[in-house]
Amino acid sequence: MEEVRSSAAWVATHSSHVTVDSTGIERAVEAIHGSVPKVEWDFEGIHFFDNGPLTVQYLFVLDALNFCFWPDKDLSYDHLASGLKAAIQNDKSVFDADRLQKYTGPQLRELLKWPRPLPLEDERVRLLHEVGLELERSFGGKAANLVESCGKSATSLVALIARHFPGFRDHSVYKGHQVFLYKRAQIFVADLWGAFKGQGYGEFNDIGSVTIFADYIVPAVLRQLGVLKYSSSLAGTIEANKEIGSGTEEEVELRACSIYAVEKMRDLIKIKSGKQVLSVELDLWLWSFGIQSQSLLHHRTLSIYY
Ligand SMILES: Nc1nc2c(c(CN[C@H]3C=C[C@H](O)[C@@H]3O)cn2[C@@H]2O[C@H](COP(=O)(O)O)[C@@H](O)[C@H]2O)c(=O)[nH]1
Repeated sequence: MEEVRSSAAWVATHSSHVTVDSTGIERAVEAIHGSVPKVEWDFEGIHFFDNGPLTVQYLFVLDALNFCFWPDKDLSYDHLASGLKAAIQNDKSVFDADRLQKYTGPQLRELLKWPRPLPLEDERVRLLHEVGLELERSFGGKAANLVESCGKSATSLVALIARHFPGFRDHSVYKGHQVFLYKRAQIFVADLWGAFKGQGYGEFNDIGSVTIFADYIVPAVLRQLGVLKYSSSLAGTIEANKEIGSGTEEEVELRACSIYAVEKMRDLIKIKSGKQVLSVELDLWLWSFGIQSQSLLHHRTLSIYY
């Protein structure tokens, strides 16, 4: 994850459309009195949890599909998490590796009880097949084996996922530099850590190395807090609900500057209060704040990564 941190910092210092505002960071940290409001993992009660390997399989499938809900204005992450939860409660073998390789778009819709095609449905199906095939080929069909092979290291788990599953290779090239964002791979680590409360499959000795998960909600929250500032052309594009192309400077800056800004918030909290907070905790607080806000305007990029 050092690559995520350092490449995000590179973008933030060469950025043309997004600025990380140090006064905004100071204000945001002052507003929370130097500590992060605690948000429980699964604060919405929408996830499957049985304290065993089936939960790991559920979370890996969930995070393989955890992207781009906004093109359907009625769809959100909650539908995905609770739809997959109902599916596994109904049929324990629904996410077996051999079955993952065979789902069609209409079957996935049926599983999620969603009445019309999902956004980027073909990609979602392709990614399910990829997960099923590679789990079967290299991990005995079980995401739990993937996790167990990482010796409680979040960094190793993210690297292993990126090596085996091309759909999780969330990188971009920005002004000639390769930038690593790894949103879905890192959120899988955070979901394990949150669900298993840092024990068993959720125990990672280096959880502090995980950054925030650069999606389309957190940048919008950081902007509301005054931590990110946008150029007038970027602000205009977002306010007009116009799409921003995947891999464009604007898109990479929105995501990378969010990662960098939260790392700066974390540093400032440490200086002000002596507390070592985790980016995972900051992320959950920012994200939960964002999804509860009615007026949040977020950027729109068709992407399989977030
Ligand atoms: N940074 C960050 N982004 C996150 C999450 C989660 C869900 N994690 C949950 C798991 C257990 C806890 O209960 C967590 O809350 C989803 N997303 C992203 O948000 C967007 C969906 O937005 P909307 O269309 O409004 O549903 C989309 O890009 C999705 O990938 C997170 O935690 N952090």
